[in-house]
Amino acid sequence: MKVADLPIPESLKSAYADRGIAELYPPQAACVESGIFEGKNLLCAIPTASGKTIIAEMVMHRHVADGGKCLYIVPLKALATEKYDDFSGRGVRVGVATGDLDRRDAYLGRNDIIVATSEKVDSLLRNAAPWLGEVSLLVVDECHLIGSPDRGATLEMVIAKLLSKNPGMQVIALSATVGNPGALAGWLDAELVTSEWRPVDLREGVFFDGTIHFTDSEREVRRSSRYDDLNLVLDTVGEGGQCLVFVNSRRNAEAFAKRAAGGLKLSEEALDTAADAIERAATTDLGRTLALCVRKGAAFHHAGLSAAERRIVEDGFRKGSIRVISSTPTLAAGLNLPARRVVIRDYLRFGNGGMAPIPVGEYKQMAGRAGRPHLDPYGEAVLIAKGATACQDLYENYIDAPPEEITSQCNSENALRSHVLSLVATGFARTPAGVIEFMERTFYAWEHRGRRSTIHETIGRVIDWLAEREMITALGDRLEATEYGDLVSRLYIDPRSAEGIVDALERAPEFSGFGLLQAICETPDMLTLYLRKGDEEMIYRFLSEHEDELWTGAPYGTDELERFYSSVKTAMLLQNWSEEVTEEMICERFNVGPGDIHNKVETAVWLVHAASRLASLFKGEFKRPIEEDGIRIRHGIKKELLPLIRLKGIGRVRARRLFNAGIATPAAIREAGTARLAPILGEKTAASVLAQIGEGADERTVEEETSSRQFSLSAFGGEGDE
Ligand SMILES: Nc1ncnc2c1ncn2[C@@H]1O[C@H](COP(=O)(O)OP(=O)(O)OP(=O)(O)O)[C@@H](O)[C@H]1O
Repeated sequence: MKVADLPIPESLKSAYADRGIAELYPPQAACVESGIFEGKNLLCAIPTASGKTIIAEMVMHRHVADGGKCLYIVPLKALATEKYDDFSGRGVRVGVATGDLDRRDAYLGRNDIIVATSEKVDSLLRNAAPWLGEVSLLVVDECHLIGSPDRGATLEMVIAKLLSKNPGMQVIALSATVGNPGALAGWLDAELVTSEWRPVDLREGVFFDGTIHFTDSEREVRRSSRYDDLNLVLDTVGEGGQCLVFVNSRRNAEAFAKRAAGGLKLSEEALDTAADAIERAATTDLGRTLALCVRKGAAFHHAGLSAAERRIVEDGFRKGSIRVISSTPTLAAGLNLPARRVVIRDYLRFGNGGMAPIPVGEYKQMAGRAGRPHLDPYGEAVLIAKGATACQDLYENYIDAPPEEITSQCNSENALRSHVLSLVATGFARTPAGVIEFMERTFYAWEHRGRRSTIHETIGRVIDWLAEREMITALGDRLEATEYGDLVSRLYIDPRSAEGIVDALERAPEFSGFGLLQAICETPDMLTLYLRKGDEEMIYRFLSEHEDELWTGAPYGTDELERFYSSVKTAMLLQNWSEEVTEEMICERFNVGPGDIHNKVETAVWLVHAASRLASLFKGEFKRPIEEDGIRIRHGIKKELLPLIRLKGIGRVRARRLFNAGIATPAAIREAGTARLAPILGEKTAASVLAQIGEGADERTVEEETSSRQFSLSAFGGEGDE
């Protein structure tokens, strides 16, 4: 089937022609034949890199040409940005929504295609973004995530809400790994296209005793070191390919990259450039180790890396200079970095009950990364077996096994608490029967059709819980959100988080920054740091000096106590950050990477913002200090830098330099002038800062701006310098 014959705009056809896309791949042709251009829903369950995104893009352009609007849901922020880049520059307006979770973002509605995470779409629904009612096409990428225990319910509810809001909307769901595509297609009333076809041949095999055993062939691997995993990498690199190695922990990722660097020992200009860039920006040992590895051609990749480090590693790999990346599996879903050989070294991972095998779906996601379209002659996915029996088991359990069936995660009290509140607050349901009726439209109900389910009881318990906490009122048959409940729904926090924060605020005798931090760190919305050996002493010592600043006391019971200490430890990290402790010191003290600090700070900023809104309902006098602390946490600054940080181009480092030079306010900056500022800030930043505060402007204007508009806390928006 030719692209030229498809009912899509000419501009898109020529964009594809420029990229050499003239003929549809067979599964893409099957999707067209299933009726996607006639408005039929589709579940496209075909392998990685077989052209799913392009199928969705073509239908999106058809909708836009007909005056429609498209929403493209992805699981991760990083993927949203990637898809935004993919779809941009082809004659349609593209927007990406990944920002704050309690905003309506009305401007987004001006776009034809909006890319967003499921959480962001849920929050937009709660905040009644009007353009959601205009969505004519919904694309759900990686739709198997409906089965994810922590985020699946949100994705499912978002689909159900959008379908109920826009009954005529077309839905296209995409996935490479659904075990029960028929069920999902049934729920979505969708045509189903499945296929094993891939643009690059994928060979899956198990390495054992010096040989990779594929289904119908074998390949000997030269033994150049005593480590099997390294031999597998050197073998591919020796033939001009690249490798991805999946391991089960950060420490293993780092250790393997070091081993690979020692084995590769490359020396190339492109590698030196990448290593120099990492080294220059590195503030921690992690960054310095990464630079050492990259210089020799290897890298590691995990959530502890800073965004800049990650970018350099990904670019270096895409351009072919970095030959091997060792990565933790959680990153497999987010990385679009195909490689000739993918080594799944660790198929056991530490979970709740000890070491457990990874799911088949996860293996398939990782294996699917093998083979770069147009670049590699084939792709290889290799598991490493410890013995002959393990070799057989790995074949049966992974290579020949279908991915797991996905099941709905909606019948969980924790998930329903938040979703029932939002159904009531946004008017999707006004009675208990209305909630049940809405839930009848979910995948859960479809899976349980004709069978007894317990969801009615769960809904009943959740309604009682919300009513007891005064988030909803249940008068007679009528459910209504209270002002408090409505706020919690819009803030997009777990109702249990709201309860914890409000309790803490009400108990607090006076405001304390650490009390606030510990209260937000105790909520289920904060992923707290693990406790490690030796942490107790640090935490005890801290608590002995700061216990009276806490808004809650230490609980009884071992589990509760452990959670409490984790929350204190996490709050300590955040406090260190807002006391301007260096990144290097924080990383060392808390055994984390710069990426972890960033993630904790991001969540804390969101929760502190929620706390300030809750304070305006329940503890007005705390609102202002909470807002101020929110700014301090966002930027990692002491209070004295607040007047400086709100200038564009000034982050924690430059603000501190200015302050230490005796320049502590915008007025002092103006007075200092270019001559004093340039050596501290550099000429460009000095000029920009002076322009912002109106050098040469008359006194009144500057004073006006200082006291109100530009420098008010609510208008805060300074940009960092790191
Ligand atoms: N019909 C085609 N002819 C040639 N190249 C194509 C065709 N369709 C897609 N491609 C190219 O193949 C690559 C993979 O396509 P695409 O990103 O659409 O796959 P995908 O299935 O969405 O991948 P993933 O599973 O990683 O999300 C892209 O580089 C794309 O430009």
